Amino acid sequence: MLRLDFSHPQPLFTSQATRHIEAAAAAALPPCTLMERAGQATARLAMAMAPHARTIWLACGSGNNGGDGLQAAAALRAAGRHVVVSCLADDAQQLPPDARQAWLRARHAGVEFASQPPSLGPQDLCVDALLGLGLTAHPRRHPADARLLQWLEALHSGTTPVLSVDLPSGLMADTGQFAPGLTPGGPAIAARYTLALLTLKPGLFTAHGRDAACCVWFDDLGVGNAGTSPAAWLAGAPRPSSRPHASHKGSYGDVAIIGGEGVGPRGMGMTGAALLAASAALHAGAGRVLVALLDGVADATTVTSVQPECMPRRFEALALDGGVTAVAGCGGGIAIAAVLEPILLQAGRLVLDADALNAIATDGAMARLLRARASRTDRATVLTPHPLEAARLLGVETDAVQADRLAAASELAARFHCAVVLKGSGSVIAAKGHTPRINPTGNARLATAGTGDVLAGLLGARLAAVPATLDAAFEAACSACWEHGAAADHWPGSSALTALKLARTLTA
Ligand SMILES: NC(=O)C1=CN([C@@H]2O[C@H](COP(=O)(O)OP(=O)(O)OC[C@H]3O[C@@H](n4cnc5c(N)ncnc54)[C@H](O)[C@@H]3O)[C@@H](O)[C@H]2O)[C@@H](O)CC1
Ligand SMILES: Nc1ncnc2c1ncn2[C@@H]1O[C@H](COP(=O)(O)OP(=O)(O)O)[C@@H](O)[C@H]1O
Ligand SMILES: [K+]
Repeated sequence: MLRLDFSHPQPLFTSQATRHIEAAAAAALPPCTLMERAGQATARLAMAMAPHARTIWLACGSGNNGGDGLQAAAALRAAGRHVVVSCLADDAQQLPPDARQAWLRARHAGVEFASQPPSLGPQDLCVDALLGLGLTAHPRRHPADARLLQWLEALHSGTTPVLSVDLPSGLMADTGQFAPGLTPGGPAIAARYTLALLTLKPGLFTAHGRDAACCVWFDDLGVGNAGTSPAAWLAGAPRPSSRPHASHKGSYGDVAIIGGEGVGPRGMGMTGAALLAASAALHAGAGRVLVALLDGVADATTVTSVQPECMPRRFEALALDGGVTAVAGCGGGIAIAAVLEPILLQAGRLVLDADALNAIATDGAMARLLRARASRTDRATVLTPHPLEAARLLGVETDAVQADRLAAASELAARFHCAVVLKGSGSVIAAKGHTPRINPTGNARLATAGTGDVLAGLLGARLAAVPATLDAAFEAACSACWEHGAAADHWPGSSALTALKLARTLTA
């Protein structure tokens, strides 16, 4: 059993793949072995989480997730703990075979069964074994058992810590969305832990998964997953970069930031977005940072007063075909559309963010130019949409993107022949020929204006230092997401996280 610390990559398996792994393992083992191991692991972690618990309440469903809970109850009772089980199955006959054995075992161990949660305090522990991998969005038995909803609410809103078995009940393993009708009413109050069993599932790490699962532990139940392809990887820390002594600024590439519409055209200035990206690219180690503000009136001091190391340029003065890495769109407003064509045609390495993405979503000719870049061997492109921008590019609603973030990122990557970063909680990085990755770093302190521009600039710096290939662009995007999130994770609690400060903490 291990607690995930996000330093190493971890394979993530869908519910279907997990079922295959489970079936293959179960066929080679005596009956009930996996469930007994799951129960033992749950009991061990429960005792470590709440060593002083007077009572451990186990809410058990009527499937095998409930069976794991019942096995854990028997093991906890055998270890001398006071345990109370509430089970949605009224008798053993309502349970699948392994869970039926677990029920009998819990009964024989003298576990107390109660139809309502016992009285609990903050030092006690709840074990959530109501729903696991078998959760379906549209179950045959509908509406759900009223006790299920009641117990979910008790688990969610109480002050007692909760250990979820395999998955937080109600969360769908493949997507990190809650099943209809099972979305919690608000943020949980008490500490939460999740013990993933057999495999780690993508839904634990993206969309609502991070909030629902909180601190994730993993036990593979002694079963390997060799031979089964993961649906995604949880990204690991990038290798620390090293700069050869005999290097110079030309070794790290030029990054050109193109964006920052002025107040003039529409009364909505977004110069700051481009400056944030520029500052990020500079701090992240780009050799030189050029800034082309799409603001008819801005003069050089607009750039240099924020960051004197950056070089202001008129757009026409950028040698886009001269090996520069372009980061286009940050605060580009409608002005970016007018310069997008030469950017798409000429830039070797290219990051498209924000308004550049919106322009492509509404202009078929630009979308075609974007796709055509893939036919060149000296082109690498990364799109960095947030969910709304992704929805515009795909021509769907934002909810549809969020409903399956892995699928949405992969679809964008396939449609536009690019590497894609679908931002948000658990950013997904996708590119054709690569298993998608979910970025584990970052937190909600990043939910503030301008942090996406910082990511775009940082990514520009990473892209500028690698060959112009899709594979290198995918790895650069994974590294940039990891570093961006890690900077937020190491942020001092006493200091506000703002985008410019974030940019200035980045390092080469
Ligand atoms: N069979 C075994 O030996 C093992 C089982 N394991 C456990 O078994 C779990 C999977 O068990 P199951 O396949 O039985 O499934 P679950 O126990 O996760 O869920 C099935 C139950 O949930 C109900 N349900 C499904 N969707 C619902 C919804 N939307 N609203 C209300 N009720 C809903 C079903 O009616 C059924 O009673 C894993 O998550 C894991 O905890 C693992 O420990 C590995 C070993
Ligand atoms: N809750 C969160 N957890 C992790 N990362 C987050 C969270 N909220 C925002 N972020 C990250 O912050 C950045 C915000 O980008 P974006 O939405 O484009 O903002 P802006 O356009 O204002 O810069 C993205 O990298 C996103 O992944
Ligand atoms: K559960």
